[in-house]
Amino acid sequence: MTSIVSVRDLKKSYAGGFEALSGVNLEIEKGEILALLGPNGAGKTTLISTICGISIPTSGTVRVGGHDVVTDFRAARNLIGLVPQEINLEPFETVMNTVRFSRGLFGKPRNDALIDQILKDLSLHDKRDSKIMMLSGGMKRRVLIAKALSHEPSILFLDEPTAGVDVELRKDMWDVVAKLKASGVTIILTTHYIEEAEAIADRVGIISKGSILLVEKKEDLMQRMGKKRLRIELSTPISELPQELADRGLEIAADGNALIHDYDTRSDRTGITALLKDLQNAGLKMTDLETQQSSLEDIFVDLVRETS
Ligand SMILES: Nc1ncnc2c1ncn2[C@@H]1O[C@H](COP(=O)(O)OP(=O)(O)OP(=O)(O)O)[C@@H](O)[C@H]1O
Repeated sequence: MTSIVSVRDLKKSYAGGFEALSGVNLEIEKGEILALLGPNGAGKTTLISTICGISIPTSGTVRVGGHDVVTDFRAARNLIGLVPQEINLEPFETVMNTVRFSRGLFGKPRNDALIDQILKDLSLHDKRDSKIMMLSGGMKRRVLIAKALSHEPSILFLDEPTAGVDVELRKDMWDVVAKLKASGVTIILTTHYIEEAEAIADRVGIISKGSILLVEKKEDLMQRMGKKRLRIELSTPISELPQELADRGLEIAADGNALIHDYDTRSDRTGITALLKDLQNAGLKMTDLETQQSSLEDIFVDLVRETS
């Protein structure tokens, strides 16, 4: 694994003593899309701001492309594009000038062909000469992305890029993110939308109360999502499993009135048909069937609840 961002024992307390990050360790791989999920106030924005060198750590270190974000701020920051949560644009400026100016701030030579291409990719090209104040909220969000990309960063941070945007724009943004990934850009995004993490992330990190609870490959989480639980209500309670059902990995519910079968919805065979046949052969009568799915949302809610 090649880490492009390395966060070690990072703590951040704000003036007044509130600890927003309490010892975060995180390695971000070059070229991956990492989604950071967490409830309001979990510390997502603080973490991003600290990695970007905007907020100074209380202790611990952050290295970006091998550069310490505090002692080697310029070199680290040059590698980073940041799309902030808040829209902070100059209303009387045109789209083109806004993006051009951002590039200039990084000391890069003017390159209008590149900016034209960025605007095209973000479906903003026809607005290049429009004043910011003439744009819709969604278009302003696209301008924020264009600004962040103007100096050709190799790491892009998107802080809740799709908060309050419509479904179509959200889909457009996902397309832009996929295209950037294909060009080798590492992308870190924060989101409240679990389906967004499911749609585009390679790995998912869950953050709560200033700590990272887990960082896992999305497929592994999806695997957990694929787990389903079948509950078979019985007409007569049982205390032990009949011989016919001994090898099926079943559990008897605490009251003896039901059998519990956990299975993977993604496998070709769930074993349910055979199980029901064996149930009949064992002379057990069922009165009801119920299935429950554990989703990424369940995992998320459980994890976050455990830490509260
Ligand atoms: N400048 C600040 N001074 C004091 N406390 C702050 C400051 N900025 C953030 N906090 C606190 O730090 C905690 C983490 O905030 P942060 O904005 O990082 O959370 P978040 O996960 O991004 O939340 P959201 O999803 O609501 O954007 C919150 O309790 C917040 O009130």
